[in-house]
Amino acid sequence: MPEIIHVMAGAIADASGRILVGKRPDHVHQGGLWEFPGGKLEPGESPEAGLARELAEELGIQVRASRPLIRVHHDYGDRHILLDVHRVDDYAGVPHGREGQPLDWLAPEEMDPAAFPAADRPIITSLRLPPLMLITGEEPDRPDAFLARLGRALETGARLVQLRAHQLSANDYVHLAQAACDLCDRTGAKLLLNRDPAEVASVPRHGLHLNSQVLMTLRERPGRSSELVGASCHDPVQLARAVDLGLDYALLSPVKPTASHPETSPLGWNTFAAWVDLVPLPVYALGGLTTDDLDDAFQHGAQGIAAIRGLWPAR
Ligand SMILES: Nc1nc2c([nH]c(=O)n2[C@H]2C[C@H](O)[C@@H](COP(=O)(O)OP(=O)(O)OP(=O)(O)O)O2)c(=O)[nH]1
Repeated sequence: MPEIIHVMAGAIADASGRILVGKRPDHVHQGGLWEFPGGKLEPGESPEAGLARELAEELGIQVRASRPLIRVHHDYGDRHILLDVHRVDDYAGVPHGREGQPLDWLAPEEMDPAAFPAADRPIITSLRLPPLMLITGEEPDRPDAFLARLGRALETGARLVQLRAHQLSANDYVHLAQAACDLCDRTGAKLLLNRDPAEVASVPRHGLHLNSQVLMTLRERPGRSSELVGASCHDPVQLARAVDLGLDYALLSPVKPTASHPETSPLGWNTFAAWVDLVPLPVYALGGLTTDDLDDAFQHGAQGIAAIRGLWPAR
């Protein structure tokens, strides 16, 4: 097993959500590419201390508040790195390139993955995804009441919605999805359709969500290359399949006991963290969680939480 080089990097956000990137010098590893500022952790140093030291050395800023964003293992052939990225939302000082490196502020949507090292792809996806995914788990017995409820969730900040309505006929699902996509477009939220990709081929959407059975039967990534595609996973084999298919994100469940699956034993946060660490993907924690669990989720390597009961507004 080659030595793993632990690299700390900061995703430093400004008030409008743009992220600071720096250009790596031409002569170093991955030279000439844009990076998230940071560098190697020193022996005996905690991740937070290493991040603070690197950002002070490279940018002249003092980190005040940060939290884990994503950990990416990547094998470059000549070296294996663990890129441990923390999101920095508060700092003192004005960032400037203390080593002469050019800097820029980019919205995550503007980042061209080809201009960054290969290890950075999941970081860019992670920056484009919000910390909460709303799953519309209760069956829409009355579409207008369901859409009004979705509208309230969007008004109160939902940014990513998975439309899950397995009891509906294909035709009713398509109609509901069209109306839901209109609502999401009005607030800039993204709509993921949890349905057989063939049934929703021409339905407007921002992505597809696959269940674990469909995930394990597919041989290639479905959908358009420009849309988000993710899957529900319950074990490391399914997570590995999501990576092999080139999906953008995964859900891993159940983290805690849930009323909907009382027979399934929960993973708990430590197993969740150990499994998530193996996959270079943003992974949402699911199962018995609410926004009160968000900090635990971040500390255990999650992109955030996905929830039905915990996020659907009251009727
Ligand atoms: N900081 C940073 N490093 C990255 C990113 N993506 C990526 O593959 N890397 C790789 C490139 C390098 O192999 C390694 C970072 O090492 P580095 O050379 O910048 O570390 P350092 O600042 O401690 O410098 P030194 O000790 O080598 O002088 O991580 C990224 O977004 N940010």
